[in-house]
Amino acid sequence: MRVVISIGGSVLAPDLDPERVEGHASVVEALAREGCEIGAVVGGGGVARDYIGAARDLGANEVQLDQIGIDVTRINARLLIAALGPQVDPKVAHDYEDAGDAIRRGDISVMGGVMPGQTTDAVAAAFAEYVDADLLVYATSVDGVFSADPKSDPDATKFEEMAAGELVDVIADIEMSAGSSAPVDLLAAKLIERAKMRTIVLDGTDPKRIEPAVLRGEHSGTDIIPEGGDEPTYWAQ
Ligand SMILES: Nc1ncnc2c1ncn2[C@@H]1O[C@H](COP(=O)(O)OP(=O)(O)O)[C@@H](O)[C@H]1O
Ligand SMILES: O=c1ccn([C@@H]2O[C@H](COP(=O)(O)OP(=O)(O)O)[C@@H](O)[C@H]2O)c(=O)[nH]1
Repeated sequence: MRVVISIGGSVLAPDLDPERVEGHASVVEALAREGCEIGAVVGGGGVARDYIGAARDLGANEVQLDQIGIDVTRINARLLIAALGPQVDPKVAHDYEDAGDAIRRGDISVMGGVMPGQTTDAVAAAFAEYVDADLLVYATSVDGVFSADPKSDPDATKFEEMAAGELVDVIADIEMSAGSSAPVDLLAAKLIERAKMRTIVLDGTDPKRIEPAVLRGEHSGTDIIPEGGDEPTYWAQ
């Protein structure tokens, strides 16, 4: 089974904690031991938002802010690489071809951001499509996709499952400036819809939740059901 895991900066690096990064690396390694081929995409987290906030005050434009965000995601990717064993490609992949080559060699490949105007959510979706992944997992700071932002709307309800097209509709209303927060960004939602990619959005603050989700489909987040896609297959079944 080939899986791309997007580890949001909010769960990997809300601050700099080597133990937290180690926890995520252990789960990636455990999945690799189960025979999964893995691509990981790492977000920018609190450090990216601090840099983006400071540069915005200094007058940087949104593209410049995105470039700062990309640099920080790549530093976070280096952190995850540092915590992974010899099976990881030591280079942060800057494009999908390099990442795909690493996976075909049998390495774990780690990416950060690639270009302004999007977030690492879209990188993960494009990476998953490029390598024909069986599953795309978003490990984020909230346990799935809600009808509205659960942090600001107490009446927001969680989707246990939703069609990719519905995901696009929910996400379309969320503001998109450098450093903004969404469980999955709009471009990612469109790519998931286009690729008919089986996708899970779950709370990855405890990385141990990722393993049963990948191996057995067991999680309490949101399943994004591809319209016209294949039935889900799980490695352990
Ligand atoms: N419809 C929604 N469903 C779930 N979360 C939402 C929604 N709209 C906004 N959010 C916010 O998106 C945040 C997830 O984004 P973020 O913290 O940036 O994660 P990541 O680091 O994984 O990119 C949540 O904390 C939540 O407040
Ligand atoms: O391909 C990319 C990836 C990231 N970013 C920028 O880097 C920031 C941090 O990345 P991301 O939002 O994925 O991090 P997370 O929300 O997971 O902390 C984003 O808000 C964008 O400003 C970008 O411009 N292009």
